[in-house]
Amino acid sequence: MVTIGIVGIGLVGSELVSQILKSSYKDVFKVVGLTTSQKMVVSDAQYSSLSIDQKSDLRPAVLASGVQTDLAQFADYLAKSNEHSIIVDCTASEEVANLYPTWLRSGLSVVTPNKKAFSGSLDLFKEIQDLAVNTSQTKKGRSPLIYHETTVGAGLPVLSTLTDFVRTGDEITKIEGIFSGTLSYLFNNFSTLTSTDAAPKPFSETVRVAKDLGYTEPDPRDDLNGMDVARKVKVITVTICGRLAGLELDLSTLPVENIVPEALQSIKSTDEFMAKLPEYDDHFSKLNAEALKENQVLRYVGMVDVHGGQSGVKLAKYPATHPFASLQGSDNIIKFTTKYFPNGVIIQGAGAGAAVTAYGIFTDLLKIQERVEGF
Ligand SMILES: NC(=O)C1=CN([C@@H]2O[C@H](COP(=O)(O)OP(=O)(O)OC[C@H]3O[C@@H](n4cnc5c(N)ncnc54)[C@H](OP(=O)(O)O)[C@@H]3O)[C@@H](O)[C@H]2O)C=CC1
Ligand SMILES: N[C@@H](CC=O)C(=O)O
Ligand code: NA
Repeated sequence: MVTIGIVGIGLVGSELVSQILKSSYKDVFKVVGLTTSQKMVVSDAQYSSLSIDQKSDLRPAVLASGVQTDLAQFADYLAKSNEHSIIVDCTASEEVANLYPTWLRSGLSVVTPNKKAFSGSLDLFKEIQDLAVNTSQTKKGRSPLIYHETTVGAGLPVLSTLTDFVRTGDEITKIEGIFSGTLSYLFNNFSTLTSTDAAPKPFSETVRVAKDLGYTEPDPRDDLNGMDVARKVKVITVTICGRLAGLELDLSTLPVENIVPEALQSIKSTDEFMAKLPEYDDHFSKLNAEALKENQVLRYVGMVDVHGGQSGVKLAKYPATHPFASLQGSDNIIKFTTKYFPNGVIIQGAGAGAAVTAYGIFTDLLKIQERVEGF
């Protein structure tokens, strides 16, 4: 058995609890602690599973019965379990990400969809990686582990594939694709070559739907300004750099195209941004019309150029024959070009949303449980 504490029970964290409780692993993964940013609950001294009513929302229940969130106390409680313990960070917080070294040092494994620890300084990534490999053995006779598959392409097996290329000595030259579920959904619906009688919905309305479907970051500007894709490009890059001696790619100058209209970039509240976005629908329709005139569609893409200097994220135009042009829904598409696969390996599928993200976190939990318990 493995004990689990979840920091952040918004869309993804709540869905994860629901998937665990509905699965055949509900007695293997004991959920013993939950937090919002304000309140937390932990179980008893015997680390029994929390009793969770699956019919009601988790967040209000924790807010009603919890005590003030104290992440040091939360981690301490988990670390004292006799079973191997995993802390799952389901926030988007940098402050929380900075705690991973402390958590790993106390023997806790970490699983997270939060990109912040892997898209900032390479030093933090290397410290985390080093701790996960070298920390002295803990419960069940092994070091703490860290998995973050869902930081790129949600549940799609992007980082596990990348790690396999690197570990086997294959040489990656380029990784390119559509890495944002939100931007994929927006442009797949807004910029299409298939003839429809109806004009596409206004851009702002499509952003609203993507937000309601749970694809966007808490503030959709984190998607539209290119930062979410830039973070994914950085996660991929540090994952390669962290594993290949001597490769240090400079990420400080990564070109990032921000498509948030300038006047809306510094507005403080997300609600105000959403309310003002319709004023810029004509601007996006014009961009779309320009692409259509050339028989092309708009797609927001990211590129990791391992040995050259072409890494970056931008809005680009593609003809109908290009695989990026025929993407559906919120699908991501990621193409790896390597020495062994010169024509590329393509991974494609839903890359955002609570269900697929929680699924990916669940697969990371299973990997840790298998490594810790040996089956
Ligand atoms: N949605 C998606 O499709 C995908 C999301 N992700 C990533 O998953 C993560 C979670 O996303 P999502 O569930 O949509 O986000 P939400 O905003 O729905 O939930 C975030 C949760 O984190 C809590 N939280 C925030 N800061 C802290 C803190 N300092 N201490 C403790 N708790 C905190 C919030 O508390 P409170 O309830 O009090 O606000 C909330 O419960 C993000 O990093 C996102 O990038 C990754 C892949 C896909
Ligand atoms: N906002 C992100 C969520 C996953 O990382 C996206 O749209 O891809
Ligand atoms: Na993934």
